[in-house]
Amino acid sequence: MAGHRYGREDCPMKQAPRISATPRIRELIPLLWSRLGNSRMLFILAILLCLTDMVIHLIIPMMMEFYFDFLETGELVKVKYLLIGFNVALLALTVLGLIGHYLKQNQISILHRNVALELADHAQRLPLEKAQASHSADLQQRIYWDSNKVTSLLATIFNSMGTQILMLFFACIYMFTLQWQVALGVLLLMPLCLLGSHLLRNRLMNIGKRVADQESVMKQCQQDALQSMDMLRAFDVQDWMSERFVRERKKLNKLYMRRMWWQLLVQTLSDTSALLIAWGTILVVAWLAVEGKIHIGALMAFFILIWRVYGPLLSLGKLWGEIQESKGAAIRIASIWNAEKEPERELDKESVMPAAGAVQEASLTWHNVSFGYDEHAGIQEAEKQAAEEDNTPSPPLLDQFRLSLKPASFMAIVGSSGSGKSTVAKLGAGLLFPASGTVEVCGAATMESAEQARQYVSYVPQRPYLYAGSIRDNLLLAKPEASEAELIEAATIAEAHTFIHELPDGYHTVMSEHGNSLSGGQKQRLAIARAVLADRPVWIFDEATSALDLETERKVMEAILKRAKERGSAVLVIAHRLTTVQEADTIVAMENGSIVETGTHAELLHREDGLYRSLWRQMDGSRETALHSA
Ligand SMILES: Nc1ncnc2c1ncn2[C@@H]1O[C@H](COP(=O)(O)OP(=O)(O)OP(=O)(O)O)[C@@H](O)[C@H]1O
Repeated sequence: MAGHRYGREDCPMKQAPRISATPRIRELIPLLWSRLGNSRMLFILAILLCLTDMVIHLIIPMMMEFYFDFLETGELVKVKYLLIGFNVALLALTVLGLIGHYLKQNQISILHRNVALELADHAQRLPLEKAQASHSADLQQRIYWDSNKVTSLLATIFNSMGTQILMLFFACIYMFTLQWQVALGVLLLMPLCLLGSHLLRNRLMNIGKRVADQESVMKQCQQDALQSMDMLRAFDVQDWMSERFVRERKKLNKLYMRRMWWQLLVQTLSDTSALLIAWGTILVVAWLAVEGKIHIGALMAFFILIWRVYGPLLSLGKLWGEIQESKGAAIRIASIWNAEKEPERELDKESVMPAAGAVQEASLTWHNVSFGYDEHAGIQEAEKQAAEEDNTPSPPLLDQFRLSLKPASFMAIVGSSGSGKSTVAKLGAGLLFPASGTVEVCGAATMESAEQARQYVSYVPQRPYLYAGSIRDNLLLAKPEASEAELIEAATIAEAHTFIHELPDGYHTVMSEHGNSLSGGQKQRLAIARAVLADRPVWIFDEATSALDLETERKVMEAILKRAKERGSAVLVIAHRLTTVQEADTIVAMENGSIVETGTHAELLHREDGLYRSLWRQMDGSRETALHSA
């Protein structure tokens, strides 16, 4: 986890893993069982009803034994009753079996929903840098598809394998009643059928994991291609993307083929052993019948029973192999399940006071904060790193960083690209967490409860996200109970009201995915309006007006500062365009993760060889050049 590589040992984000990194069946079953919740009894009922399949298969040899014995002794009335009883029982068992399969499928769907929801929730609570370093398509694959494979284990083990094992058990008992020596022979040879899949279990698990990994890569390709259509066309590189797709697909096909070979090998081993046992038994009982050691009914029952043994033996070999493959998917979901979550504490909603006016000290402080990004933060990367046991710590970006945003003040952070400004802002917004030191928002430490600290901050990032839906819904996200007047006021402060009003459906205009139907500046203004509506005591704007023209930016900043002053809010602005921040009470200039200068615009401009002065000159110079060339 980022930052924690060189940080505190007692970090509240650390938590015991829920399952081992390579989960065993005996860990997975209780875990899945507990996720069935109230459906457990119904699941048991479903499994019991599904056993009717087995009962049907077992009563056939019984019926045959009686049928031939009655025929031999000429008891035709008994034959008639036997046939009627058998057909009625068959019909009833079939209906019960259908109900059982329906119920079982239903409970497995509920289980999958529960597990996928839990994983999705866990993924949402991953520390930001971990979540952002993981490809969303990969997370989706783990949350939805891999969890599906894992949850189906419960049905495979309890229903499919359980039925086959019981069928074997009863068939063997029945055989024992007919001829115990033959039955014992069959029983002793049975493990041979599982030997192949047992010996190859690690290979099957690894290939299952590699197939799931590569399927995830394919989905990532698909998603990248769909989300970057404009870039692909602009650079005329659709072929490059297609080639990438074909390349990855070929790798996937190779893995599918490899998996098929291992499956075939396992299948062939269990088929051959089962066949040898079946034919061996048939030959032995036929010889016993010729010798007169068993009667005709027993012979017929044996002939049918042996296929009741052969079928389950075949299935068990195959199912055991499938289970090993599902364990590969379990490794992938364990990576999410076991990942550290960001700090959280139950919020006492009554005591939280997010509104700016209600907070005494709208302040933000970074106390001796150290922080560094982890190169292996992503779920996939972390998996690879764990496999390679590479624990080289990443160097910290911020070291003993100290800064304080005073109540009701306006502070700006400037500096060259990559100097750490956004990182400082994200730490302040409770989105990233220090490895050592603390960040306090209005007195609440982010490490102790991120959710609580975030209640005090309105954060507008460089690239705001707009959800599919209406403009109104997107704004109300920040304050669902806001009145129409509040909504319009916030949009007016952000200089968004006029353009929203001019749209055909005004505030009800439905945006396309990611708000692609709007300009960059319009999206930024909506994000600012959302933050204004949230009305929190601390406002952080990270390059939030970079896409606006100078005049609009000036108006927005003026309105925001006026509003902040009225509400006593503290404002932190990060900007490359220095005109945005020249009115700030304090300007902080950063370089390589450290503060190199602090002062007002006038003070910093007077510093010879100062960073701010040099940045201002660069900006002014380019403006002058532009004016001259115009
Ligand atoms: N999620 C991340 N994972 C790994 N490294 C990151 C991540 N985000 C930022 N960095 C690295 O941290 C350093 C500081 O990044 P940051 O975004 O804080 O800089 P910045 O000053 O805001 O830059 P800019 O002005 O270009 O937005 C950069 O070297 C960047 O590559």
